[in-house]
Amino acid sequence: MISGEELWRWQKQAKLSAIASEISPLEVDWLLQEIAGFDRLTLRLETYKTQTQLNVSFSLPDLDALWQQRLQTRVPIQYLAGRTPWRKFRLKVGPGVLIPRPETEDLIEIALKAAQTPAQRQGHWVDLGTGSGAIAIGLADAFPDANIHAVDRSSEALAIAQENARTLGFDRIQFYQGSWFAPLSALRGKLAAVVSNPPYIPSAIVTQLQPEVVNHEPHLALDGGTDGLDCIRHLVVTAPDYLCSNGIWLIEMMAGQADSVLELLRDCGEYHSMQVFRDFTGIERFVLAYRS
Ligand SMILES: C[S@@+](CC[C@H](N)C(=O)[O-])C[C@H]1O[C@@H](n2cnc3c(N)ncnc32)[C@H](O)[C@@H]1O
Repeated sequence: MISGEELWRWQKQAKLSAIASEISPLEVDWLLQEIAGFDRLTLRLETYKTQTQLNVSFSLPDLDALWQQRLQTRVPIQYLAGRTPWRKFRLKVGPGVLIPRPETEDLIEIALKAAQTPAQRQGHWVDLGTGSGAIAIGLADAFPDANIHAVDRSSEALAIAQENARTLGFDRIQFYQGSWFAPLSALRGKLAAVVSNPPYIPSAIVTQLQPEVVNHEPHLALDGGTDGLDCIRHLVVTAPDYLCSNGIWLIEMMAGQADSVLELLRDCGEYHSMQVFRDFTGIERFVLAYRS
């Protein structure tokens, strides 16, 4: 049993240790929200402090052991909490699946603007490299009449994506394990849209990323080969076989890759109306094109 006072003391101490380790002290509150089920107001007003006995299912040593993992081995807070917010959803995450990033949320807004006809809004959409299922779930929410398909090579990621879809009530998303379009042969020439946030970081840069990423997130989700463009190159040349005429091709990429991606699309000769979009930090992050 933990008293409010004991937890309050732990919270203060944990915040000091966060600052000393150059971690945001807000992560302590995030952990408490997820693990103890506290809401933000309770944490801000510290109303739990006066309770002699808290109704929580963990012990202080358990909580502290979790926090020590954050400090000592730089496990991302999202993995410790087991969930991350993404658009209006709370998605399950864990080792084996990329933590969906806030900038990726914009893909759904771009998709909404890109889908101009009823056929596009009601057609077959595919999220290639679905990870936690974030994009597929976002698309299913944005296009209630569309058929949504989601592919990933990783069975671990796929299991989490399927759980997220089920928990959030998107049972209509169909999941496939395999490499990019390989499991989608039945949809050849029929896709209204292909959306993907593929691995796009050059191999040499992956090893230099912050420890939270390089030591804990799956390299299958990050490593885009020597120039970072291996997967995007593949998606450019294979998508025309699967997209219907005027089908949408929409991907996320890394800062500095826009010119190369546009060149790949032009060289392919199967696309029109290419457009680059910036993310909320001003970085060129997304490319949209339509199949000719
Ligand atoms: C950058 S992550 C994106 C995950 C998720 N869509 C998101 O935005 O958070 C790339 C995803 O592509 C998957 N992936 C890598 N290679 C793949 C392949 N050949 N075929 C299918 N999926 C692949 C990884 O397992 C990972 O889940």
